[in-house]
Amino acid sequence: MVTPVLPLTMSGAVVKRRSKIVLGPVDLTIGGQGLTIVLGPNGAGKTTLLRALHGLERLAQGDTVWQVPLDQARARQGFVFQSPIMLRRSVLDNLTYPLRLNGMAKPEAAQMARGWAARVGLDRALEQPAPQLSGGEQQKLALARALITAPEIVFLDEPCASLDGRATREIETILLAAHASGTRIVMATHDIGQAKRLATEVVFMMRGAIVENGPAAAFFASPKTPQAAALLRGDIVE
Ligand SMILES: Nc1ncnc2c1ncn2[C@@H]1O[C@H](COP(=O)(O)OP(=O)(O)OP(=O)(O)O)[C@@H](O)[C@H]1O
Repeated sequence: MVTPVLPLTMSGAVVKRRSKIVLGPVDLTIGGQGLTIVLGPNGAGKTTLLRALHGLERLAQGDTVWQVPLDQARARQGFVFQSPIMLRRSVLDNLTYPLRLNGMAKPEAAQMARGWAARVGLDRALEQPAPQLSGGEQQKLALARALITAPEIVFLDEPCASLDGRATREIETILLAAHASGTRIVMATHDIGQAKRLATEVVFMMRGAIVENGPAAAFFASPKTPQAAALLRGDIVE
């Protein structure tokens, strides 16, 4: 049996920018199951935390430990950025690219890409250049491309930030299906409604630190910090 990549354990992690600490020290364990929503005001460090967990940040202190060697852990996780990043090629090519990188034969990759395009409602846009898609379509493509390799964990940085209700609902449906099929999800959002719809766990951040971390039901029912309580009331939290 293949060893799972999770749990992921981050210990004493610090990220600095121009010698200023923007994250940490953070201790966080991402267990094998669940959908974690990262909440917090602008500049709290949500993006930096996701990037650090995914291995995109150089840590000034501390470390992140996966259950498998780092190169394997890298290959078995995905990341969806707030602004989708696409190849300047067709929708089909964007979807087959990660599969081809993993060594899948072209016809098999194309078949899988068609299946995923249908799941995200892009089956009629397969030959269209990806940069011509609308924002919502690009984000759905980015999500499909991150999920097509069946990663064990996916990090998402406010994937619905500039999308309307319909596109947001479509993305949430895809995420819930991925979660139901066993993909671990860690996602930053500003949208409390979205957090309530999706989260099984919540990480609440302020000024580069995790100030609350635990089951979503307990966080929403009785937040421990006044800042989290204010956020849930709809007040402005700075
Ligand atoms: N390239 C950079 N150079 C200097 N400081 C940065 C840089 N990127 C981020 N920061 C700082 O790091 C801190 C954390 O930023 P981060 O983007 O992680 O927050 P966030 O919670 O994701 O915010 P938002 O909700 O606005 O996306 C902020 O104080 C920000 O100003």
